[in-house]
Amino acid sequence: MGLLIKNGEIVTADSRYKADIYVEDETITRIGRGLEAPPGTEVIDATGKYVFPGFIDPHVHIYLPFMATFAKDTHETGSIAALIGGTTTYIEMCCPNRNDDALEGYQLWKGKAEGNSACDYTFHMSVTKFDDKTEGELREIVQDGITSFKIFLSYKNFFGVDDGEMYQTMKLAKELGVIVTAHCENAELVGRLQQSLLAEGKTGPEWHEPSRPESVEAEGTNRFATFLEATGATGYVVHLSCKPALEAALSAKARGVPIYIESVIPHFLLDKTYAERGGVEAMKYIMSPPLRDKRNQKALWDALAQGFIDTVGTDHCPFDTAQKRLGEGDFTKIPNGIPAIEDRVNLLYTYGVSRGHLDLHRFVDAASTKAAKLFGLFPRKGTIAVGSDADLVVYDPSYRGVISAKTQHVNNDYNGFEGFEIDGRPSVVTVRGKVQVRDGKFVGEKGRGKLLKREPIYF
Ligand SMILES: NC(=O)NCCC(=O)O
Ligand SMILES: [Zn+2]
Ligand SMILES: [Zn+2]
Repeated sequence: MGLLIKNGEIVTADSRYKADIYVEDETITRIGRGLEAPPGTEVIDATGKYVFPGFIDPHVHIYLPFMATFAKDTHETGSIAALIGGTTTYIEMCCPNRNDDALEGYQLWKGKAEGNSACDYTFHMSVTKFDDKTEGELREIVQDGITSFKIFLSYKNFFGVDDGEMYQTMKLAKELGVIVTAHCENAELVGRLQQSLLAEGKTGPEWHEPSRPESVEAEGTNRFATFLEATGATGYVVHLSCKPALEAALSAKARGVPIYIESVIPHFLLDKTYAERGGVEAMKYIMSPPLRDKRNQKALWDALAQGFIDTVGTDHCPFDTAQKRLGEGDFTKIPNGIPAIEDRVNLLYTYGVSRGHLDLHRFVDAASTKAAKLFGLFPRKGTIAVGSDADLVVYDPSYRGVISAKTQHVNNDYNGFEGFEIDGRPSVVTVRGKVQVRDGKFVGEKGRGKLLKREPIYF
């Protein structure tokens, strides 16, 4: 049975017009005015609504063993939350521990997601060590359609790589047409600063930010860019949080280094005072890089509006309040991360487009199209065109609501954006032609999501 979305205003990264969209099976087959459909076609009236391409979250954690515990979502809960918020594809960080085998790790993550995700997905493959065996396994993983790597310059004892391993990872990535994504903080400095703060009796969550100052992130970003320059690899800085790191990335870009920038929704809307509230209320807001001084938010919004920040992700990483309490009396033990997969699109639309910081097309680009282009999914994903997957978000800009943990679908007992107003939400969300969400409710097929195999890109 076909699907016809009528009378909506189609908005992509570079176009805006009123037209109907006809979908056969999983694919958009016609776009035009006054389309007729055969009997039996499911018709959705999108009058007064936008129709966006399905949104892509380029940075999430679903299965994540980390800091003596596990992130709370399953692929079922995380993907349903994603879909309710308009995200139809997510890219999960596959993060085996430094001591674990890359291929076993990949198979473990793949097995966890398979048959359980309600939306489509792929992985960034973390390279947590580099030796001959790992290199062979990485080649196999790339053959399987995973064409982006992830490296951590921080988290020394979990996932972190040293400079030699970063260099080798980039050389391999360059050869294979793989983009290298990176968490950029100087691990040595973070470790030293943490130890000296603890030695001074500074143990509360408010000391997390001072243990990872802006300069430490700027150094990591600059070093990452310098290694890209030396190896010729293409890179993508994840969750960039502050002006000095932005300047480091943009100055590399200005001298021709192929480097792209992601920032995540918490850093646009929350500042470090949230992590200074004391006790578990503060622990909820511990993530890395940390929430920053408010003045950085303007720098991020400006850079996003101008296209210097390429994408907006979430770094979705739900730990509940009991898990956050693992760091009582020692801020270095608070599991890092905050959930946002459900709220990213509505928050970016509300505080970007609706409240005047962001053009509608840049919004679509940053929340969908650019990630599709950078990670080998375009034009299958990230746009509305004949031949593209029918991942569509019929978006109601007249909806008004308030975010609350009481109504969320993410598997967590708090929401870091509790009380934030929302000026719009998806009223219908489809994944490859199937309606998965209607008016904030999941109405679809739980295991519909597919692993997206990607081709290498030689940038
Ligand atoms: N960001 C964060 O605090 N937690 C998740 C792991 C990471 O992406 O760094
Ligand atoms: Zn990170
Ligand atoms: Zn992350």
